[in-house]
Amino acid sequence: MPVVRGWNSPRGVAQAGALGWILRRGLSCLRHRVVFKFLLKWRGTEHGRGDPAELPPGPRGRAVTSHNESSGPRLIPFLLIKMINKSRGKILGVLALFLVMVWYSIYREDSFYFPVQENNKTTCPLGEVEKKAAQLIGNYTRDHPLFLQLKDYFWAKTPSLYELPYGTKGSEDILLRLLSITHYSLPESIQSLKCRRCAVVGNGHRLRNSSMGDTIDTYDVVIRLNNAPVHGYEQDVGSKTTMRLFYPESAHFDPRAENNPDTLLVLVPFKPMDFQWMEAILNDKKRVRKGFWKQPPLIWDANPEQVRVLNPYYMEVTAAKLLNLPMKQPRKVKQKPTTGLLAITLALHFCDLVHIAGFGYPDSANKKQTIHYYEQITLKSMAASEHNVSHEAVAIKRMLELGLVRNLTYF
Ligand SMILES: CC(=O)N[C@H]1[C@H]([C@H](O)[C@H](O)CO)O[C@](OP(=O)(O)OC[C@H]2O[C@@H](n3ccc(N)nc3=O)[C@H](O)[C@@H]2O)(C(=O)O)C[C@@H]1O
Ligand SMILES: CO[C@@H]1[C@H](O)[C@@H](O)[C@H](O[C@H]2[C@H](O)[C@@H](NC(C)=O)[C@H](OCc3ccccc3)O[C@@H]2CO)O[C@@H]1CO
Repeated sequence: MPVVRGWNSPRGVAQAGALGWILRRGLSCLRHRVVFKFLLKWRGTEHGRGDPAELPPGPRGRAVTSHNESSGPRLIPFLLIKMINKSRGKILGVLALFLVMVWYSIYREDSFYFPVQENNKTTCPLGEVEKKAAQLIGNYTRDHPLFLQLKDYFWAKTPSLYELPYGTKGSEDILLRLLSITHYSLPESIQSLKCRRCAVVGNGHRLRNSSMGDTIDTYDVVIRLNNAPVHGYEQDVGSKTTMRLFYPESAHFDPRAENNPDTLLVLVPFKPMDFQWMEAILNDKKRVRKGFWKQPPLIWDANPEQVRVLNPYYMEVTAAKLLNLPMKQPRKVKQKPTTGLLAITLALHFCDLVHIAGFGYPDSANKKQTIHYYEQITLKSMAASEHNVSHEAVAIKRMLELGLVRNLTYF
């Protein structure tokens, strides 16, 4: 089905809303003018001369500027008119700025200022994601499997070019053990979809009190991240989870309570120890505690059939193509993509429509703003995280500008 454009489109509706707002403000200004005219008349008939500029001088020839018995009633309309006259320039300025924003939004066809309110069930822009992603991602292809498969490690094959997190070089043995108990397929219910409409839900504070839950649940594929809870937050974030991306240190969620029975639990590997942890959990072997930057869960009640291992190819694309990071970085200045940007990249490789929600960090000067919708921590907690969130914001804005992804919350 074609994508709806113009004033019937979600953006059009939002823009019409914005223009409606401007008109309402304009009318309200006009109403005020009528009221002032009335006040002027009232002054002229009952309380003296018509023009407030001709207010009688106060005692000793000064214009009356304070309330007193005789000047008070006349002074109120006078001051009001003066105030409006004074700030008329400012009001016009704000209106002009707003009109420019609306025009820019129409011109760029983006959703910076107005989040989409699309009935995503009625539109499927088939082929658009591929076309636009190819403009942003060099050598863009949908040929790479989403998840690692045993067959790629069972027989000696050309080894991966990179070590984790961008490849599997050096991790072949542990992968043989892990992949023999996990699966690699996408569920048939997603595989068979004529149109894959995906929502990537970031963990950002913007989701709090957003009432986006029902909207998020309308997507065919909902991707969530780390230990972000659903239980108790359904109204704002929905309850459907098709995939949850996580690593051992972020696996502090109850796999059964926070997910659906068929949710894919997608391990994002950063280091060989991440494979060790997953294999030990699934085979119920002795857990290894060392080698993690935070203690991962020791008990993790998940069904191995739900577990997948993300192909590090998507981490490579995110780092190299979207953030221009070198694949081999000096030990001291390590930088890596956030799981959210990785999830968007992944979606761009298998979805026909990608909408995002809950993305966007506060300004670095904003020390008090909490960053998550579910807990009270600030940007300070990310000091050692090896992410460059402003760099990522530029990448996401480029996607929004291109219309490659749409935003359900403000960015
Ligand atoms: C202390 C720390 O290491 N924090 C990292 C946490 C932490 O490890 C987990 O929450 C587990 O507890 O994980 C990260 O991310 P985190 O789990 O906070 O959030 C998931 C993704 O949502 C997007 N996000 C989040 C908050 C916000 N205000 N704006 C956003 O855009 C980001 O894209 C983010 O990736 C991570 O994995 O990327 C990145 C964070 O740096
Ligand atoms: C997507 O990255 C995940 C998360 O967002 C990051 O914050 C986290 O960064 C940790 C980083 O991976 C650790 N580096 C190594 C090599 O393990 C770093 O280690 C410092 C450290 C070491 C020992 C004890 C405490 C801290 O710690 C970073 C977090 O502060 O990586 C996540 C993916 O694993």
